[in-house]
Amino acid sequence: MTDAVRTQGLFKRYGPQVAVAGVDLVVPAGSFAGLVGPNGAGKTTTLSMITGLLRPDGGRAEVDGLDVWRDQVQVKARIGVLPEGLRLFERLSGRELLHYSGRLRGIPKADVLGRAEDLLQVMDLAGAADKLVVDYSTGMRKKIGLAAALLHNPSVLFLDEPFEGVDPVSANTLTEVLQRFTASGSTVIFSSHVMDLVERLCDWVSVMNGGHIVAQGPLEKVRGDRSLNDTFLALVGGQRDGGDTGLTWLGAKNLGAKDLGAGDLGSRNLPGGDLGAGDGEPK
Ligand SMILES: Nc1ncnc2c1ncn2[C@@H]1O[C@H](COP(=O)(O)OP(=O)(O)OP(=O)(O)O)[C@@H](O)[C@H]1O
Repeated sequence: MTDAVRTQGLFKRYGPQVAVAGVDLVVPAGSFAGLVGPNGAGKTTTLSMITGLLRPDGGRAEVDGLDVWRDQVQVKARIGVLPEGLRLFERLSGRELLHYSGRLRGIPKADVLGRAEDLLQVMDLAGAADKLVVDYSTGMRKKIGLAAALLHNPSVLFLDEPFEGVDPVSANTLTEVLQRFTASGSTVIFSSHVMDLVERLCDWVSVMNGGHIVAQGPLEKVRGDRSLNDTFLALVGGQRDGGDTGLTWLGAKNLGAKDLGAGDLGSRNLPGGDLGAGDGEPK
């Protein structure tokens, strides 16, 4: 089976800063794939290049075997994208936004109307369908953005931190929609910092650090007999011994009077404000 996504030596620099340093990303078709990595690892830059939003300086990217930059129209017809910092048409209502997105995609009007109502129902947005998008909450914006990205029934869905700022109920709704989507053979690739979520949802994971892929494959293989979080910390060098952080001053105001010296205490703004008898001892 063709891979849903395959990149070779994908490269991008911003001035002296190499953001993506030759990435070979692979996502098999039908996967629920997670792209994880610390802040600044290059996840957004990589996804932007694969979805045709940002031109690479080097390398190539394919979606369903089609070259993203050579076969732009075919690729765009096959993908749905929920980018980071999504900009929406704020002065349309949620329903109008879906109608507009569907018509832009060239879907016949009758189909657009039906699909839009289905998506509004599933996303629990039917009650807010006539509200302007500018008045939507963060979670509602994510949901209407996802609905717009799904309307044309894409083959591959790219989501940049789709669960950020989303409450647990809405996150559950998004999860159910995405699981239904992949169960029908379509592919989801999403970036996230929430390891528990990636571990729970994904069957494929790619780990980025410093503009490189440092691990990639089926979830069980990548994490081995550890949790994904432990594997991630080991891979990106995040394991600390819990020792000297150089922040000895942090929290010092919570020390008792004996530790601080009586003269220190009066001028400090202690949590709770009142130590009681004035002897500095907790009651
Ligand atoms: N438009 C830009 N101009 C200059 N540098 C940029 C730009 N966009 C990204 N970078 C740099 O490229 C590197 C990768 O950024 P990117 O946003 O792809 O990382 P990320 O993995 O998505 O991070 P995060 O998890 O924080 O969203 C970072 O060092 C970032 O500062």
